[in-house]
Formats: sequence, C-alpha cells, structure tokens
Amino acid sequence: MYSVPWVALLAVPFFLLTAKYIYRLLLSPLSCFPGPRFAACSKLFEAYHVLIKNDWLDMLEALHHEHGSVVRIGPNELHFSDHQFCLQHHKRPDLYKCDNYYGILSYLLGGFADPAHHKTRKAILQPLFSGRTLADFSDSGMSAHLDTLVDRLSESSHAVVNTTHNLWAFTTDVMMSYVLGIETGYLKSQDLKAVHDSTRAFSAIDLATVLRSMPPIKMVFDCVPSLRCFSPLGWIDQVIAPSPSEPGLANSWTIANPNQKISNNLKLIKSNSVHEKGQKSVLAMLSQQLPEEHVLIHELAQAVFIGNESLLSNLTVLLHHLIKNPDCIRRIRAELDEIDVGLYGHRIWRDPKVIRLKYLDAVCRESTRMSAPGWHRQPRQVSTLVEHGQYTIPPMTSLSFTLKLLEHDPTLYPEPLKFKPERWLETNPDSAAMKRSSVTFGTGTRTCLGQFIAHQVLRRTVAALVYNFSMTFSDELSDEMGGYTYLNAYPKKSHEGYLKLHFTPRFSP
Ligand code: HEM
Repeated sequence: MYSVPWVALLAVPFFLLTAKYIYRLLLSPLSCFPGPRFAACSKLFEAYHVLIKNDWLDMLEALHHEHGSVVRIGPNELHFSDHQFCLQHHKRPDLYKCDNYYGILSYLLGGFADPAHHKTRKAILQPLFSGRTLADFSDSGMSAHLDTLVDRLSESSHAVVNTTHNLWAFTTDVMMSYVLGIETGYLKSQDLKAVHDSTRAFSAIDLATVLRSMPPIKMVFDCVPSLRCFSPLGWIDQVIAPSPSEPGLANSWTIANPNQKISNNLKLIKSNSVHEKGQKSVLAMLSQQLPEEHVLIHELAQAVFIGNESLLSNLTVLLHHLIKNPDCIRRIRAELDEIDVGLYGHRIWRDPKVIRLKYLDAVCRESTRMSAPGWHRQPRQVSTLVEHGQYTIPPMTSLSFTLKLLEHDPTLYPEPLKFKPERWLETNPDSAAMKRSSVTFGTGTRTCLGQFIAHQVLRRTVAALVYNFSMTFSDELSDEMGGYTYLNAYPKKSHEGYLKLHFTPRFSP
C-alpha cells in the first residue's frame, strides 16, 4: 500500500505557513505600512516584547520615533500616535472592538466586539452604575470602608505600613460591596499579606497576551470553560458562586463576619425582590435579565477585577506624588479646612462637599492621567475604508492607540512626566483642548462605566488620608533605587512592588 512519506506530511504545514507569512509580509494591503517585519508576520512579535523582553511601551515609542505616526504592529493591526485622528475616529458609533485583543472576555460588556451587542448588554448593566446606586453606596458602604481604613492606619501609627496590602484589601472590599452587595471584610483581616497574595491577579497581562498572540491556546480556553479558574477572574467567580465541593471559598478565613454565607451569595442575589430599594434589587434585576448564570457571574467578576486593580494603581500613584509634593498636601488641607467639620468631625470624607473641591479634583485627575496603564491599547475595526493622510486603510483593519502615550503627549500636557495638578485648573484654550482630549476612562461609546464610582473613591480616600495623617515614605532611597516598582499596574508575578509608608495621626483619638 502506498504510504505518504513523513517529509511530505511536514512539508504541507510548512508550505502553508510560509505562504501565509509571505502574503502578510509582501502581498497584504498593509504591507505598504512601516514597521518591523516580524510584527507584519506574526502576533508573536507582541508576545516576545511583552512576555520576554518586557519592553512593550518603550518599543512602541521607539517605533513611532523611527517610522512616524503610523506603524504596523501586527499582521492586521496599525498603531497610531496621531492622537487627534484617534480621538476623531473613536467617535464613530460603528466601531468594533477587536475580539482577538479582548480574548476570553469577548462575550462580556467590556469585550463585546459588535457595537449592537454591546449596546444591548450595556442597557442591562447600566443600573449597576447609575447615580442612584452610587449615591446609596457612597452614603453607607463606601464611608464605612473608609472608617475601617482610617481606624486601621491609626492603630499602625509609627509602624511601617505596607500600604499596597492595605489599599488592596480596601479596594477589594469596596468593589465587592459595590458590585455584589457583600461584605468581604478583607481590611479587617489580621493577615493582609495573605489576603493580597491569595486574591490579587498577578501576570493578568501576560495571560491576555498569550491568549491574543497564540490562537491555539485561546481555542483551548474557549473549549474548556473550567480553565477560567486559572484566569485572574477565577477567585472572584468563586466568591460569587463557589463550586459545591468548595462551599464558602477556600480562604473563608478572610471573611470578617462569620455569619456571612458567601457560598449562598448568588442565591441571595437571585432571590432578592426587584421591588426592594438599593444594590441588592439591582443585582436581582440583573439576574433576571441575564438568566445564564455563568454570564451573570462573569460580568460581575469582570467589573470587580477591572475596578480593584485600577483603583489600587491610581491610589498608589496619588499617594506617591502627594508625599513627594508637600505643597499639594497643604493645598488639599486648606480646602478641607473650609468645610464645616461640625457635621462629621474627622470623618470628613462623609461630607458630600468633598467631591466638589476644585484642587482635590485637579490632584485626582492628574494622578489618573499619570496612572494610565502602558500595556493597554484601544484596537478598533470598521467595516468601511478609512482615509488617513496619504493612506487608504482597508476595512476591518485593527486601528489602535495607547492611552498612556496620549496621556503623556507633550503637546497636550507640557512636562508630561511631572505631577502638575494645576494644569487642570487653568482656563485658557490650551487647557480646554487638554480636557477635551483626556482619555483616561476610554473613548467613544466604550468609555468606563465605573468612572463615577472611581471618581468618588479617589476623592474621598485622599480626603480621609490627607486630613487625618501625616504620611512619609519608610525608605525612600531604596524605593528610588528599586525604580519605584510599586507604581507598576497589573504587575507580573515577582515584578510587583510595595508602597511602604508611615502614617502618623494628626489628631488625638
Ligand atoms: C481609576 C480607575 C479606572 C480607570 C482609569 C478605568 C479605565 C477604563 C478604561 C480606559 C476603559 C475602556 C477600556 C477599553 O475600551 O478597552 C474602562 C472600561 C470599563 N471600566 Fe473602568 N476604569 C476605572 C475604574 C473602574 C471601576 C471602579 C469599575 C467598576 C466598578 C470599572 C468598570 C469598567 C467597565 C464595566 C468597563 C467596560 C465598559 C464598556 O465597555 O462599556 N472601571 N475603564
């Protein structure tokens, strides 16, 4: 019988791959765009720079420096540094998010490719982020978490405080109670390191990169849904609805209130009356509109995941720059001193006026600008041709830009690496243009749904800490020599850093 020689078997995939790379390199409509050849051939270019060289943002900047405002960074992706073009383009209502970029989240609000699907899901989830839900939460839940934070830091007076551990427990408690209506009580735990280490998702960006640049691995994740427990969202799924074999989440020691039955949480969410007031009724309503249990769980887990890491990194940047700029602290205190403390005493964060203070607002905006993550870009596609300068770009090409590069654009933000809250207080035309161009919370129809809760958490937390404590670095020299690694958002495992401070209470108890 005739047998196919193994060389021929190997030759077929080799030939197909070679043909694919030759097409991408020489014949694709994108072959006229400048950029590395490796990038034109394969998404592994990105994987190499993210996973191995760890220099993705520097590399993007270098490519634009060398090739100009448009660079091909993938077989079907162009990256832009012409920010006005990006902002203009992102106003289109018919933009698709690139599903390969958003990977395993492609059936969730933040990852839907199709604008129509996104619109439908957004309408369902919107009540979770409404002004009413937020107002209810700010008055009770958020204020109570800040009480705990301030009490805890007061007890640590003069000791070195691992502020990253404290802030992580705080932002996680805040997100869990805001999104899920449950009190995890992590900030009351004896062992904040254990809470941090068992719940913070290190290397989330590496996983996302692997999934987007190695399609066979993404296929495995798609085909075997249980692999999600290895993703950064796995532990949050378990808090919402642990598997029957693991009732109550493995690390139930972190739950402050032993009577709380977290394992029943999903049942609680579903059974709460739609007519009741407040957070639980919103969740009950969501569970009716998203009857597929796993979709509901994953949507809620995604909101918690996006929220706690971004709040942690923003608060870390805030504290870092405030301590380095004592004059900012003086100005915030001067504003807070104008508020009548008769109402709330030192618990000044409870006063709604706090979120309207102009200088405090400028400080928070500046820190959000400076904490934009370097790894995140905004790839979008449209089904029509796009004209840009001398180029006509084919339909469904991924066009992307990186938030951090825009937020550090010196034409919009002179001295972009400098912490200058004053830039947000100016009223001239340049500053109006700067405010219009701010993209820290995303672009177009896909802007951040959590920005109003983020707005409140940041302002109230800064007010609480600045008003009640004098803060100093515990070892600034070694932080500086280590490259301030605590400023890394969504860090890789073993690349994380810890902000270590002294908190000295300003008032006697
Ligand atoms: C300082 C804090 C925050 C920053 C800087 C931030 C930034 C962003 C950005 C840039 C996007 C767009 C991502 C993209 O298009 O690829 C986004 C989307 C989103 N964010 Fe935030 N975020 C913050 C806090 C939060 C919080 C606290 C929550 C949850 C309570 C949240 C929930 C969401 C959701 C659900 C989306 C997807 C929205 C959609 O696609 O319609 N974010 N965020």
